[in-house]
Amino acid sequence: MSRQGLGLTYTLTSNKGNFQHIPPTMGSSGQVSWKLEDHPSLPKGKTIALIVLDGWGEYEPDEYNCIHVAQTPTMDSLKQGAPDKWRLIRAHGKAVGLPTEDDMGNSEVGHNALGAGRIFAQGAKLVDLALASGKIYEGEGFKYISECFEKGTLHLIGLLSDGGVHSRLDQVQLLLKGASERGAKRIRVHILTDGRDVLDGSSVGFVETLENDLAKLRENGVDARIASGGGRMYVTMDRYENDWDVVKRGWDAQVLGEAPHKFTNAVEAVKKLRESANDQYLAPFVIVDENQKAVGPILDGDAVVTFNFRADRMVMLAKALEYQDFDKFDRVRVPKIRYAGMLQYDGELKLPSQYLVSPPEIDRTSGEYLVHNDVRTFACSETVKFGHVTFFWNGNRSGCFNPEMEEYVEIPSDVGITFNVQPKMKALEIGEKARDAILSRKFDQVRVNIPNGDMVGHTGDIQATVVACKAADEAVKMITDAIEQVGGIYVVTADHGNAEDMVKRNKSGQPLHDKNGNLQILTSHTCQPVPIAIGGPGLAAGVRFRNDVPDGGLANVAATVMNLHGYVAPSDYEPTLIEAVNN
Ligand SMILES: O=C(O)[C@H](O)COP(=O)(O)O
Ligand SMILES: [Mn+2]
Ligand SMILES: [Mn+2]
Repeated sequence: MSRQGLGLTYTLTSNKGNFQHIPPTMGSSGQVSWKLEDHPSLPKGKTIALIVLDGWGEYEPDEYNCIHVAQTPTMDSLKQGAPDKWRLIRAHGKAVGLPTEDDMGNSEVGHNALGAGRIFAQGAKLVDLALASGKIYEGEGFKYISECFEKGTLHLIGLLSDGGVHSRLDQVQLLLKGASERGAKRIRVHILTDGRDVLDGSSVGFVETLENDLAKLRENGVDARIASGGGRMYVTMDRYENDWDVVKRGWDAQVLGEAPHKFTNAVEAVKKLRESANDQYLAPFVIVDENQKAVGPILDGDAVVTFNFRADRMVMLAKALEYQDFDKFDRVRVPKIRYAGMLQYDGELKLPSQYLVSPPEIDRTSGEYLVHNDVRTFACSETVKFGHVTFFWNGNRSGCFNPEMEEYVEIPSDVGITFNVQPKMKALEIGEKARDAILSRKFDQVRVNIPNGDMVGHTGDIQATVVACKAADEAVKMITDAIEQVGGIYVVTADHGNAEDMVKRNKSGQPLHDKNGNLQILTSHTCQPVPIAIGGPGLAAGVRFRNDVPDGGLANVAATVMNLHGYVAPSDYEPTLIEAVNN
């Protein structure tokens, strides 16, 4: 459901502007009319570089602000050079469709908003509503899995934290309660520890909380236990097919009941395995009974729910669970199960086919409009962020809209490393590919995601994150230089904060220490706003940021970019951030 209003009703307060309200895009037949209206003054045919710096927010300068500490001359000059062509926009909370203003932004909701130009209630919110109303138990998906409750086991697999990026513990708690009240007699939970969207070390507490809940269920006659676990980055939650071994490790523990580490208690398991890895990278383990037998492998006749609402890091497991033809790794045993996702993760692949809550219907994205309006697009990132500028950008839809108008290029990411050891990642290669695409003049829009600030920021390694930010800045320079050469326009922005603040703080902004006096490193995203800068020789004289959209957020970027391509955005898009004044 999109937030209507701003896009439909806004009127321009500056009488110098050139923007006008246009009617909704539905024709009388109810069909979408894809043709965009020409912009009254801005020209078509300019090459636009659209650069998303992943995890690049704006925060006060101090030693934990890696963007501030790093040498970032290109981004600095964008900020200092042209005050009416640089501003901040909102990238967290309700501005990107999350339940509350305390919810930090993330790549899925950020790129959805950037690409779709409107704010959709996101998975986190939709699951909250479905649980609160009880509708989650009335849908097809729950009915489908509940057929197994009489004879089989209900398995819940997902990320165990209150990070709110991929999943939320309180939703899992409600689901456990709801399913057991509706007949689930035997429940096994397969946990993935976090430490990335929440503080490292917090997993112990989340597992204790879950164990308490499961103990209460047992008191009520439900045989409920944790069955397996592992760290999210090492077990199960890979994305964009970067490393299938990650998913295989999870499969072995969750489905086959096999793992290198066996414990009788999950809290002990996490505490012990933390001696050699952090929460994100815990080795896989299974919980065994007194005879060393796994307590919860997935068997014929069982039901499985993956309880993450976010798509990217569940798609690979969903394929392994659902596809009959599957050759990414040897599954050894493929149980006959009833599987449902918390949401449907891929709208194009219809994966998984059963789900508990309908995903947001992110339709009429800017990418789809642009292919209908002669705008040729090139999109590129390295594997770990490739789906961000394609799949998320296009409303969680895999594939192109029109391969003749679009080219998507993926640069293979390094596999099996934490990115603090390679903080430059593939920034240079992304910059080169974008540069070549711009200079080829074959594309009107060259869109990239530069991952460094985010991927290295998540490791919590401050020095490496400084190197990462410098590399990202160099990639921006490479791209804006190419834009200079072809007389084009650049739009540089970010999807949410991360590298600009690497420490947990109290309410007055002071860094916090744990009980041993160690600084509490923030591996997660932040709630800070992100910059957006426009410029380049192709930017028409008199184009500048309006000052009447003070609350502008990521969803306002799509209309802005459509204007720069020479079009007026559909009337229900969030308003453009720019105006063109006659000098
Ligand atoms: O999946 C991840 O890596 C983190 O949970 C969130 O990071 P992203 O939203 O930037 O991908
Ligand atoms: Mn991101
Ligand atoms: Mn991130």
